[in-house]
Amino acid sequence: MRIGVIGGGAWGTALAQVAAAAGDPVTLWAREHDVVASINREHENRQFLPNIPLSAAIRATESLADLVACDALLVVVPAQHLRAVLSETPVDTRPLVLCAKGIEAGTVALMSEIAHSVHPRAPIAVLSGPTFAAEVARGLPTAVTLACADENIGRALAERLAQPTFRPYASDDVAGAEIGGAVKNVLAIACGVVAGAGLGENARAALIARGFAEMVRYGVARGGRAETLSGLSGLGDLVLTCSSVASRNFSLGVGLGKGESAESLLADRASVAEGAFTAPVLAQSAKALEIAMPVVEAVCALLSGESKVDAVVAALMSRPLGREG
Ligand SMILES: NC(=O)c1ccc[n+]([C@@H]2O[C@H](COP(=O)([O-])OP(=O)(O)OC[C@H]3O[C@@H](n4cnc5c(N)ncnc54)[C@H](O)[C@@H]3O)[C@@H](O)[C@H]2O)c1
Ligand SMILES: O=P(O)(O)OC[C@H](O)CO
Repeated sequence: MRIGVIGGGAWGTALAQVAAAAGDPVTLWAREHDVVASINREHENRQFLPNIPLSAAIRATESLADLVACDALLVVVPAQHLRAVLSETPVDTRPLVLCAKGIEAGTVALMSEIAHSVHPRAPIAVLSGPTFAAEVARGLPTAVTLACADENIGRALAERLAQPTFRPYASDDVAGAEIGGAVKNVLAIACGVVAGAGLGENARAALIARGFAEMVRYGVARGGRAETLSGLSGLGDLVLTCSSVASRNFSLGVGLGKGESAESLLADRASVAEGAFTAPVLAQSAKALEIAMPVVEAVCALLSGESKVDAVVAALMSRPLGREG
């Protein structure tokens, strides 16, 4: 199975490295000329994944038409650009493995819903889990959820992508797998705020647990299963990004917690902190579904500048006492 990767950011490049680990040729589409040149000439993605030697089996291209020779496509462009890029990609009946973590603004569509609306004949899979790109590209071990409604296609993809340091677990819960990744980005911002404002380790642990409750409520309401959200693509990724400054979302939260504005923190950023875009969309969707997501709402208030950290913490702590579960 020849793999093509759409998106030459850190994660697309790391996934190309996984797919090329056994020396199999991989085609990687990137929109930046300099990224394509640096991968092809130096075997390095200087802009998005610097100082990590890449397999010579990865060939980068600026032309989406070059992906026609591939049997399956890993789609790794940021969530808000997925629809536009997929609309320009020749796909037909080839499997699309969606790897972005977000919800589309305006439509509140999940990544699988966008892919299905643009390419209705393509089988859809979701790859998600605790995966800092640099660690994966360096060959450090991790495990991911690989969800696909078609068991045979899911198994073939898992067998093609599995490596001694990269272990996919199969699932048929596409919605559950993608919602975990989208929601954890917003919760990682919240945990970064706790760290930046010096609110303590107890607060962070409490936030992870209550944030996870929000993730499960929302995920189940959109057709996912609680067991998927308790797995690698939900709880696994939540624990990772809520506890490390290597997470762009957590780092954004640290800045907010120190009193910096989201506008200044996000200005001129080349890398993407998906949670900043997902938060207002998620809050809007949760409201429409009548699901309480107070932690997500708090992140929205901080991102928009509507509230300060002290006020947000006071509001969260003074909510009416409730039952757990
Ligand atoms: N970096 C990671 O460790 C990691 C791990 C798992 C999942 N992800 C997810 O993968 C997705 C891609 O993130 P990344 O880390 O590879 O990106 P990145 O932050 O490394 O790079 C930004 C990417 O956005 C692309 N981009 C910017 N403007 C664009 C536009 N108008 N149209 C299309 N593309 C545009 C750039 O070309 C580049 O590929 C995100 O949804 C992210 O949450 C990232
Ligand atoms: O750096 P972040 O916060 O975008 O997290 C990257 C990955 O999603 C971790 O699994």
